Amino acid sequence: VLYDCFTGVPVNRTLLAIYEQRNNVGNCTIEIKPCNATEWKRVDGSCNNLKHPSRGTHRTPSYRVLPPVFSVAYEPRKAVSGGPLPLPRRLRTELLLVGKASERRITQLASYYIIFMIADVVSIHDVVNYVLNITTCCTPEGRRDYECTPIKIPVDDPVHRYSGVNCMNLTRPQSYQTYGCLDNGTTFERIVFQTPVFDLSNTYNIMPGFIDHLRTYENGLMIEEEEDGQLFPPTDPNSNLCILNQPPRETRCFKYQLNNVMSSSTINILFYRQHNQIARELHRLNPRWGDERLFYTARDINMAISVQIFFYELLPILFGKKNMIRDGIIGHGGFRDLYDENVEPRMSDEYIYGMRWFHLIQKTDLKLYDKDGHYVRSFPLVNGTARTGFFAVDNNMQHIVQGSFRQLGGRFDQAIDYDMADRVLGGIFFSADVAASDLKKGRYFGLQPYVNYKEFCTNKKYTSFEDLEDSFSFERLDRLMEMYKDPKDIDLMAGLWGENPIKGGKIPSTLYCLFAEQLKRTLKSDRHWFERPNRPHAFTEDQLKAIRKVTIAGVLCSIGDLVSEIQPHAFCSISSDNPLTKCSSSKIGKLDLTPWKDHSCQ
Ligand code: HEM
Repeated sequence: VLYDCFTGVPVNRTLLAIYEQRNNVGNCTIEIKPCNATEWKRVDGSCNNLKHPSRGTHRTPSYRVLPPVFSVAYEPRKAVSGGPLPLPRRLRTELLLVGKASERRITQLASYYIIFMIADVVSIHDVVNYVLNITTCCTPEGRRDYECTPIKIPVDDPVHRYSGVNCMNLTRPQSYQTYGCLDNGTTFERIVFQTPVFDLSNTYNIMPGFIDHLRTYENGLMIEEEEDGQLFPPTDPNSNLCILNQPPRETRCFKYQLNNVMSSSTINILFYRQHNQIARELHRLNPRWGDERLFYTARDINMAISVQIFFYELLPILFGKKNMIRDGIIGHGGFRDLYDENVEPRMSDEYIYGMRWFHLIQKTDLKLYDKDGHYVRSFPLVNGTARTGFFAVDNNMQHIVQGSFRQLGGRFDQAIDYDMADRVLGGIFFSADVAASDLKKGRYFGLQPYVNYKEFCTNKKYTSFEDLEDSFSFERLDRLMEMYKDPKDIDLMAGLWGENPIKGGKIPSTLYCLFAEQLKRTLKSDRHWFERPNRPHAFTEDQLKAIRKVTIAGVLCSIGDLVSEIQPHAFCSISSDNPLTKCSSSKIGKLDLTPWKDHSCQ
């Protein structure tokens, strides 16, 4: 059945004729084979919700915590005074400090994992658009292009008054309107080419039919390529995405989404390899299982591990474990079933957008270490985006993995690393400022002012700057008052940049609230959620226990490049409480697949 991606209902003849006329049937519709309530979680995300089979696939429209606000013609909202809001670049340079500081107890691996988990639910199409397709936004031609919305640099900019740069290339976020799936002049609706549930969308490539290019169809395995003794997902010789590759040595480029920010790609490669490791062990335990069963069981375990680590190991460090238990984001162990078929699987714009806040904690001077823990050299992370060839040369994959759990992460504060602030796209553009872009995009997404989200979270009204005194230090609030005339003007991201962290956690309280809203909805809306005892092919109690034991340290020991020792809590820094420990130790949470031994086979 052909479904309309936006409305989620089967396409009728009239609509189909319109799409055919516009030549965009492929963009606006998705073909779905009839659902079977007992089948595995499909790779393309369809049939997650049996009432609405296309919800959960790529191009499922996002959810909005608060309705969007725009000015006329869906242009960014104006200030309360009716004038324009302050320039994003001005806000970035005035509100954020620039520099480097380390977080004492958290490793770089934490930021690697967060970006890996956000890349599971949001695609990089907007970046690809302004990096590869429309690069002329700062030229006279670009000024006439509707798609362009470059970042203007004030003449007294602290950095660019010396460089002469007065503009940074940027395009509008793409929408259902961009692809002709909604008429122009209707409310902006962002399009996302990733499934809105945690399902390792990049590892298994969720685009229709794509998985066929990744599976061997033998013993549940995915295609791997060996280079210099290391295993990688297959390379695509025709891909033009890896523009930072340094030929002739760096030639690898994966198929689409796997070429991402270096930190996210690193974890993706590990989970790709982990699939095969699981499939091989399942095959050893159950030699009679066929390819299909081995593939889907290995994938199911792989997905469950990725989510278990995210929810139960990483997020408690950032959100505060007590907060998460109180709000029902995590349970106490054992099964949980919160599924509600009336809640559709969708990601909120606010969740995806809020994740950009983590740009502040991203340290960019990667410290590379060898397998024996010796420091090798430093590498600028921003020079590694979509530079997939880099992993396969000079033992770089090994050195990145080894460094990820040894190096301290960036501090959770109001400062941004200077490479993120002015050189985030490495050598692709002379200068690019991710935080200014974050601010600007919030306005194009139609996100409401910060205080409205705060009101949503606390049920209190915030009509004056004084009302915000409990949520900001005096200095941070003072900066906001310098930049904005009215609290209703404050952009969501600008508010988050300065807001005090939630008690017991490390992220701003309004951000916590928006994340909690999404994650609770995920628990209700994902029919295949790994903790459910009633989902198709649900884990047994022993299997779930085995999943719960796996930690990121265990994953790195199993499939990381020559990792032989690691601290048991690898998102936390090495210390006397958390010392480097041999991978063979029982303190390292590795996966034990014996609960999957199928005794009926004997
Ligand atoms: C914890 C680490 C990080 C997280 C959680 C994160 C999260 C995000 C999110 C959610 C987006 C928005 C995607 C979208 O809405 O389409 C984004 C955009 C972006 N990120 Fe990150 N990111 C992280 C680290 C990095 C790093 C290390 C780089 C560069 C090396 C980077 C560069 C970018 C760029 C260039 C954009 C696009 C900005 C735009 O077009 O508006 N990010 N990131």
